[in-house]
Amino acid sequence: MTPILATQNVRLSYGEKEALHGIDLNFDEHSITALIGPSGCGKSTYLRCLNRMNDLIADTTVTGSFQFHEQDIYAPTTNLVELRKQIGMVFQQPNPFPFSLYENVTYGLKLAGHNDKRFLDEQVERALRQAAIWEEVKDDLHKNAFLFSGGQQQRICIARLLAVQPDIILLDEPTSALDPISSAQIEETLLTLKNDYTIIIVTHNLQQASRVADRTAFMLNGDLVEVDSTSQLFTQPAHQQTSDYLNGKFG
Ligand SMILES: Nc1ncnc2c1ncn2[C@@H]1O[C@H](COP(=O)(O)OP(=O)(O)OP(=O)(O)O)[C@@H](O)[C@H]1O
Repeated sequence: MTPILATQNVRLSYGEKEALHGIDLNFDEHSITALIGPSGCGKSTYLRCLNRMNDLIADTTVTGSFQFHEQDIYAPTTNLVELRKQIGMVFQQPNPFPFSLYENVTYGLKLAGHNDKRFLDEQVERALRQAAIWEEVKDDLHKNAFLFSGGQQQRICIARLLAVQPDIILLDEPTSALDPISSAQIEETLLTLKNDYTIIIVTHNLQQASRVADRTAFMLNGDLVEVDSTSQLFTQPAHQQTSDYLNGKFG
């Protein structure tokens, strides 16, 4: 299978300091890949490279190859708004806009010029259903998004991404600020979403990686140590460092 996203020899420096030392990772369509590793190993940095969020951080240098379908993500002609629509990101802290739920979910569609109320209503329902939150919020579409629980806000943020039909969803520790029930709901949502989307998730929670991910990549000190099917990596890792990390010897 041709990967939807292929990265080779990814290096990133913050000023003089190289934080990623040449990462090769490919992602198959409609799969979930977890990035794991101790704090500071470069998981979030790598994730942010994939939709050029690191462009927003001053004095960063990125090199390597990033092929998304046939597109070079770092080509000078890349339209960043379009790229981040196709490769959307969900952050650790839910970050809804300070408007109603409906305005949040329709935000990207309106920016793209869609104003037909019936179309917008349909897309809101589709996105909220896909984010597994429709039944909970369908009577509160015009309530301010801040007034929902943290777990609901996170699923509203996922719905906001889904409204513009991305290909890839990047999630940076999406449940670490949430209670166990909300976290479980997000995990269930991700498992449903992988039928239609490609998902890459950074997580500190090894059980979460083992529950949701088809493949898991273990990173250490800016290097990719290994990537394999989640079951293989968790039961028979190829490297001692991976085994030590999984067994809690460091991290
Ligand atoms: N904006 C920044 N400026 C300078 N250095 C940074 C910046 N962001 C991250 N770093 C450094 O890059 C390295 C990788 O950080 P990164 O946040 O990607 O790791 P991580 O594995 O995601 O960590 P965590 O699990 O704690 O979120 C670390 O040494 C970190 O201090």
